[in-house]
Amino acid sequence: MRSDSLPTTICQERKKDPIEMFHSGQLVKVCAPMVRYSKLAFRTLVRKYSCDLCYTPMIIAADFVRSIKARDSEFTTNQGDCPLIVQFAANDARLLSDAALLVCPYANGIDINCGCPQRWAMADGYGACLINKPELVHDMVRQVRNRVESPRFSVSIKIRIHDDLARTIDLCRKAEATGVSWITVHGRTVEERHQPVHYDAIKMIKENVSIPIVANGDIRSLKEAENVWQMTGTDGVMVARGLLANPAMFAGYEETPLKCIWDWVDISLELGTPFMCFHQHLMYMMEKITSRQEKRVFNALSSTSAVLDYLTDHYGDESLSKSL
Ligand SMILES: Cc1cc2nc3c(=O)[nH]c(=O)nc-3n(C[C@H](O)[C@H](O)[C@H](O)COP(=O)(O)O)c2cc1C
Repeated sequence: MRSDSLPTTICQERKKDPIEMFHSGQLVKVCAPMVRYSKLAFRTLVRKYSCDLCYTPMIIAADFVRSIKARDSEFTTNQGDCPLIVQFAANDARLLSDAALLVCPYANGIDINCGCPQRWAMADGYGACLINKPELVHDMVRQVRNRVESPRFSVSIKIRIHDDLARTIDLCRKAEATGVSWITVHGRTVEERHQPVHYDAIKMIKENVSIPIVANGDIRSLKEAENVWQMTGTDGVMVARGLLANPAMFAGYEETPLKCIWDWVDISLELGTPFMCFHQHLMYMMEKITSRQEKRVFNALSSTSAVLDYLTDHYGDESLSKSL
């Protein structure tokens, strides 16, 4: 677990309590947990562009507790990285609460992944299979609550919906009674991949609980975020792929501005981002603004210096673009 400055001090920003944010009546804009992508450098970038709350990628709680190596590679943070939620994949209350104790000085809360539909996760008892195990979710939330002293430390869940929405509503009511701080709903069933998001189901869930609900799925612009927020009556929206394509989305940009691309370069170089991650994010961000031919060249680049040369040649001097 690397913490790039102030490892033991709870940062000032952490006073920005996500629970208070959700009760403010304002749209809370959330960057989703994304394996490989929602790491410190990317979180730093989206925060610069009006993102209110960030999640780490999903971390397997058992590995995190067992191995220092896993902790060092899976979780890096710094003083400006807040408010922050650490998402865990877990199927055991004791292990999850051990993991929560390890991260609680550095984060505002933890989230339990109850939505990952991948076969390996479900086979190990993680992810979306938890929407069918409300008692296990209850035990995990209770143990974290009992062992982490701070009442402000949030425990949230991120779910998919059932075919039978009554079951999802039942799950959410039980989670609320257990002390879950808020629930993020990806409005698709476990089987659904590209089908339209069931925003009506998210609205129905919101109408049946009192805790904050965050709507997730297929939101690609600030305008869409505001529409979904209003349509569902929820307290916030969470975005994954829309932010990969355009990290400045929450600030109202329709396409990734050049400034954001150069900000990514600065931030990732400063924080020491591995080349693969640095390059992959740029490929996502430049998807819409490059031709097929340009993509072929850009995607084949294999060093940071080659990428920097390419960007300078095609998008001008960094200092010039910063003034745009
Ligand atoms: C690259 C990638 C990685 C993801 N990793 C996670 C994860 O670690 N935990 C999780 O709960 N969901 C994960 N998801 C799902 C997203 O958080 C989100 O629920 C889903 O993509 C729908 O939102 P979107 O339409 O805004 O992309 C991931 C999605 C993508 C595209």
